[in-house]
Amino acid sequence: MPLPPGRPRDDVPQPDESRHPVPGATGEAGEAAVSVRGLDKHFGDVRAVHGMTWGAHLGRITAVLGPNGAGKTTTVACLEGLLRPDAGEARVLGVDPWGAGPDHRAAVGVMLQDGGLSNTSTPARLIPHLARLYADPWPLDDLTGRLGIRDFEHTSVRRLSGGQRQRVALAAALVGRPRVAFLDEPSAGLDPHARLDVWELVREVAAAGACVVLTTHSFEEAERLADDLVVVADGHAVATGTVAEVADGRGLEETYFTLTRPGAHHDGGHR
Ligand SMILES: Nc1ncnc2c1ncn2[C@@H]1O[C@H](COP(=O)(O)OP(=O)(O)OP(=O)(O)O)[C@@H](O)[C@H]1O
Repeated sequence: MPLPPGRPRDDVPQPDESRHPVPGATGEAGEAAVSVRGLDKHFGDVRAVHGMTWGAHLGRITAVLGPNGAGKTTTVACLEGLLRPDAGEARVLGVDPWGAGPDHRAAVGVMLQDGGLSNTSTPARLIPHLARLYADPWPLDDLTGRLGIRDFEHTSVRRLSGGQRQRVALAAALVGRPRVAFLDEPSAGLDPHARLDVWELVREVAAAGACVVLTTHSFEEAERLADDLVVVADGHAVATGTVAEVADGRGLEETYFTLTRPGAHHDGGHR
């Protein structure tokens, strides 16, 4: 069953949707549904993010790739409003996510790496509870059926396998049919069937007009799922564009290793 068409929300600023399809995440911050520009974030002496600039668009899937510790999660946390940048700008649907109000948050779906789910709850209690927070949630039977959650819906989150927990976390992120979805490694640890189910769902969410931003370490996921890529190293974007633009005729894997190898010279910006 296809994703029920998203209802335009008049409670949050609507960016220009006439940009679909767009040539890629070009970092044209003013035109993107999600953007960071010159973002800096330190944790004590650790410079996690430095001069991060890229954009992502409605109706498209943008994959953020980069080595461990490159600054992906920190950047996305700034976009989710969970961290306050030290400098630079983060914008989601035209709004600064830090301190944004409930209307904005209702339009943004978040899937965190550790799930962020209540351990004592069960999927059968948790997902309907979350659905009640939204005016126009995804029909629950469809969502839980598509993600195979019904098979374990009465098991407490604590006892779920890693892959089962991932699926519940994804359902929690998507149940409000967000305009923007941030998915942190959505298919990590999933078996091949579950991964295909997740990819199909994520494609439908974008096809219905949402902006999907996901982090991944999988070249296969980036190439098969994403429209646009952001390659991050040492706290900033070292390449942005469509998958074909970033791969640049050499294959994504080779380009990635060239761009992100330790000690590679990064000039702090875009292709
Ligand atoms: N709360 C924190 N306190 C201290 N350092 C942090 C904190 N969060 C992140 N860092 C550091 O910031 C840097 C960037 O981390 P981040 O989690 O953004 O990387 P990442 O690209 O998401 O990595 P991974 O692929 O491993 O998830 C790392 O050096 C990390 O140790």
